[in-house]
Amino acid sequence: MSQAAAWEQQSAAAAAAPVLSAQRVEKTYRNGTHALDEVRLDIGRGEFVSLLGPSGCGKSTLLKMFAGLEEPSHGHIRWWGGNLATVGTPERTLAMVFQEATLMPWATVEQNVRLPLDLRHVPRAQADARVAASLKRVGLESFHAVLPRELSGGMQMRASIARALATSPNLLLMDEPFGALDEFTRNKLDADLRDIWSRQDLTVVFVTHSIYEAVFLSSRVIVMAARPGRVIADVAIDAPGPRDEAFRMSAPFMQYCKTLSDYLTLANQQGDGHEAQH
Ligand SMILES: Nc1ncnc2c1ncn2[C@@H]1O[C@H](COP(=O)(O)OP(=O)(O)OP(=O)(O)O)[C@@H](O)[C@H]1O
Repeated sequence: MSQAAAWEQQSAAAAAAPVLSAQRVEKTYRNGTHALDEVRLDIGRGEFVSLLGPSGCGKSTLLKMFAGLEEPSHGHIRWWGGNLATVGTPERTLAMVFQEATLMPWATVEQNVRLPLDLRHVPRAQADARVAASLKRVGLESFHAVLPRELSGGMQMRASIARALATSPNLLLMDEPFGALDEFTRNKLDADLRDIWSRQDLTVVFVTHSIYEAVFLSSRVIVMAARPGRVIADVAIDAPGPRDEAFRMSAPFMQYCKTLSDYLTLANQQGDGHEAQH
């Protein structure tokens, strides 16, 4: 086989591979906490997957592994079919958004959003265009020159999302980004995030405690139980219409919430059971 044919075969295989794959992943922290047990999960291109579960079930641990910030004790994580070293090319870029906006307090919104591009030495004109487009996408274009402390919590989180989007990620990992916001702001940001996701080639993994948020946003919800953390349900949210206020009031929405609520009850019972054995 020629070199070109081999490359073609390799890239076709990568395109077919899941964006993320957790293969029998276990995590035991140094203090002995068994945070995850045999997690198997494939996430395909373009999915919006939420990780839902009680406190301590390992959602953040799994997300950190997906970001390459933690290593499994056993098992493997695969990104587009490869290891972490293969991440970072233009087609395989990941970005993470944390619960705190983590903005530099002394820098303007624009400077904050520009930071990851400066770190990657993106040429000035290209960076200007990307920063402007990202700020526009989150509705902060007229706030580019202000400092983070002049923004509300919701707007700070928008800036944090703009900073992630500026890197043109193919995979966006979000750890309960709207958990600290009031319900109205959270609903608005959820709707905007869903809109951003639907307009581009983006795979999202989103950690949340909220059943309502998970159903509103996701194409698929993974329910986890604690002690040790594991997947107990994988629920497709098959609601093809627009995700808007009417959807929040609809019968299918309520039905999905009920289904997830039942699984969460099970997750809590199983977690308590495990804890009782210790
Ligand atoms: N660095 C660490 N060292 C030791 N134990 C840890 C560490 N990070 C997390 N843990 C423990 O691992 C378990 C899973 O934690 P993790 O934060 O992943 O859960 P979570 O589902 O995201 O929780 P929450 O919803 O409360 O954020 C918990 O028991 C937690 O105390």
